[in-house]
Amino acid sequence: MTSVFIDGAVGTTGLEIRERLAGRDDISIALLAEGRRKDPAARREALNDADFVILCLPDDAAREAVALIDNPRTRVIDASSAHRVAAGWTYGFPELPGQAELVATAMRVANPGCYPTGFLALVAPLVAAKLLPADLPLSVNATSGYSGGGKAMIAEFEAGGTTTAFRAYALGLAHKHIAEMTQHAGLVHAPIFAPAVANAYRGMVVEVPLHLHALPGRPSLAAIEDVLRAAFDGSTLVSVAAGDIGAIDIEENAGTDRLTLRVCGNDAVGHARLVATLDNLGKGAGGAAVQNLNIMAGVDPVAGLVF
Ligand SMILES: NC(=O)C1=CN([C@@H]2O[C@H](COP(=O)(O)OP(=O)(O)OC[C@H]3O[C@@H](n4cnc5c(N)ncnc54)[C@H](OP(=O)(O)O)[C@@H]3O)[C@@H](O)[C@H]2O)C=CC1
Ligand SMILES: CC(=O)N[C@@H](CCC(=O)OP(=O)(O)O)C(=O)O
Repeated sequence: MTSVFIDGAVGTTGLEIRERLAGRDDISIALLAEGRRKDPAARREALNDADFVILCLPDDAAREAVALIDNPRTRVIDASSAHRVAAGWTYGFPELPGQAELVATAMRVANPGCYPTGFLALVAPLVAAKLLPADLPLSVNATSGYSGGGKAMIAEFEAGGTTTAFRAYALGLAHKHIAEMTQHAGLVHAPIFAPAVANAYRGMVVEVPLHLHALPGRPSLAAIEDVLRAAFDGSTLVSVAAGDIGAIDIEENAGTDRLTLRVCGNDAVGHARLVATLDNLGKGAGGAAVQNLNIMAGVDPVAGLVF
């Protein structure tokens, strides 16, 4: 039996992870009672008792949790953005080349951000295959369900704090996900990241527009799609669907741990739209954490996941 302590277990991501682990007979979940869940002494004890801890906390609390671990045995999966480009941490995106092997033996795994999960799946294989030069200036436009902002944003949207249908944000172009997108895609320049939140609970569309004329060899849509298909061949959670589709809904993969990629566009005009859909709480957070836990524990990588 593998013991797993979830720090932040009553938050949005924590609850999603608990749902995915419920009923597993290979895992015992440790939780702190309501009155003790923010008590550093109680957390220290729980963090050091467990085989695995999953941090579903704001960044500062995640850093604090890691500092409270004083044994060499407890393995950590951090869902926050505290350690995604930090030395000594493995980036928990097992579908990227070589990452599954690294995750399997890692002591410290940083779960990818929800937006970077879509962006990296679309872009990293194309940079690796040199279809996109590493120094290409890229943009990423994305829309998330409001659960992406955790309990505070859920309350804002559900308790009447806002009635907006769509809100563009991070207009200062310094969103915390930019560093991991740049680093893990192997890009020289940070992409312009234009996120938005929609009045839908969960789900996400992440899009990267491309001018095909600006690329070496002026690749076709089919050539780009071929590279993505080869990169995710055999993957259970990540798939490439046909791009000749009229519209894509934010709900496409809501409630699942799937990530769907499409190469849409117009070959004659020379414009492409690379589009990813996922659930910010699925492959974007809780699903990815459970997938990484499975890989680290050496069990079926997709046990407990919805696909
Ligand atoms: N929501 C999403 O789609 C995604 C979230 N993430 C990341 O996952 C992490 C958790 O996010 P999310 O679940 O949305 O956030 P929530 O705000 O919904 O939950 C965070 C939880 O952490 C608790 N908490 C805060 N400080 C402490 C502390 N010092 N000790 C113990 N518990 C503490 C909060 O307590 P209280 O209930 O009292 O507020 C809350 O229950 C964040 O880093 C987020 O960026 C990553 C990918 C996607
Ligand atoms: C809609 C919304 O506000 N989304 C969050 C991202 C949620 C997420 O991915 O959390 P991490 O930062 O831990 O990756 C944001 O843009 O900050």
